[in-house]
Amino acid sequence: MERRSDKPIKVTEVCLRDGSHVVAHQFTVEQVQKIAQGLDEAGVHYIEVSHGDGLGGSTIQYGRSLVNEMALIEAAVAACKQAKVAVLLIPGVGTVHELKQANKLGASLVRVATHVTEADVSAQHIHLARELGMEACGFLMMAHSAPVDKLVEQAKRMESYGAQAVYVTDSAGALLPEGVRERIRALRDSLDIEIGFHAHNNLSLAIANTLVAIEEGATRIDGSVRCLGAGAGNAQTEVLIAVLQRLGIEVGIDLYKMMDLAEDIVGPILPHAQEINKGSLVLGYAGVYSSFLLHAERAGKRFGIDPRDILLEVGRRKAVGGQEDLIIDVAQEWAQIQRAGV
Ligand SMILES: CC[C@H](O)CC(=O)C(=O)O
Ligand SMILES: [Mn+2]
Repeated sequence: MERRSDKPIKVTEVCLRDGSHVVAHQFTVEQVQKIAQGLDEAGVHYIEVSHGDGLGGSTIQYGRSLVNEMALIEAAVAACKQAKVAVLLIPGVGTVHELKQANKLGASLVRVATHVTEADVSAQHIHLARELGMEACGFLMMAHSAPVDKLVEQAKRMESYGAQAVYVTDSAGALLPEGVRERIRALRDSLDIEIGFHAHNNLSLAIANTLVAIEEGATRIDGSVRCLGAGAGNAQTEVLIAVLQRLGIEVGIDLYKMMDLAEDIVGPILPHAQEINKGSLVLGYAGVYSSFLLHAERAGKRFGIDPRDILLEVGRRKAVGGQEDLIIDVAQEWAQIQRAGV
C-alpha cells in the first residue's frame, strides 16, 4: 500500500474508554489494571481511559461509573511501563479541573472532542493541555455529518489552538470508504499536523476505512481490542495489527500478545459478543452516535417499542452527542403514536 505519510503509525487503544459504553461504565480497577498491563506489554502506544463520554461523564444523563475514573486512570498509569495513558474530554462534560487532575495522575495526552461543527469550544482545553505539558489532539465527532470543507475549517481551528493532531471521528460508523478518503485527503492537504482516524464497525467497514485513512496519510489510528467499543465496536485492534503486518506496515505491536489479551482477558468481560446486530447496523445506516445504542435499547424496553424506530428518528433529527435525553422524548412520542394507531 502506498502511504501519503512516512511518519510511523501510532495506535490508540480505546477499549477502556469507548468500551466503557458497552459495559454501562462498570469497569473495575482490576479489569482496567489487567487490560492496561496487557496492552502495554504488547507495545500499544496510547491507552485511553475515561468514562465513555469522557472526563466528567459519570452522570445520570450518560450513566454513572462504578468506579471514579480518576482511580481507573491511576490504575492504568501504574500498570504501564511504556504506553502513554490518554484521556478524552468533551468541553462542558469535562472541565479544566478534571483535566488537571488526570494530568497529575499521569495522563499525558488529551483528546478534546467536539461535534464536527463546534471546534471553537476546544480552544481553552487544548491551550491548557499544552501549558500542562500534555500532548493535545482534536477529535471531531460525527465527521460524516459535515461537508468536507467544513471539516477542514474546523480542523484548522483546532490546529491554531495548538492541537498536535486532529482526528476524523466516525462516531456513527456511517462513513463509506470514499467518504473517509476525501476527508483525510483534504485534511492532509490543508494541515501541518498529524491526522487521526477513529472508526466504528457498524457497517462492517472499520478496518477497510482505517486502511483508506492510512493510505491517505493518517498516522494516528484508533482500535479497540475484541471490538470493545460503542455500537459494534471500533476497528478491532488485533485484526488491524494482523492486516497491517500483511501489508508490510510495522507498528511495533506484538500480534500474539494482542490476540491472547483479546481471548483471555477482554473476551470474558464482554456482556455479549461484539457483533453487528440490528441495533448497531441501524446506527451506521441512520448515522446515529454509537454510544446511543444502549440508551435506545433501554428506552425501547421501557416504552415497548422497537429500538430501531427510535434510532431512525434520532438520526432524522440529526442528534449530536450529549442529546441522550432526546432518545427518551422520541421513544415516548413514538409509543404514543403507536398506541393511537396513527
Ligand atoms: C460520547 C463520546 C463518544 O463516545 C466519543 C467517541 O468515541 C465517538 O464519537 O466515536
Ligand atoms: Mn467512538
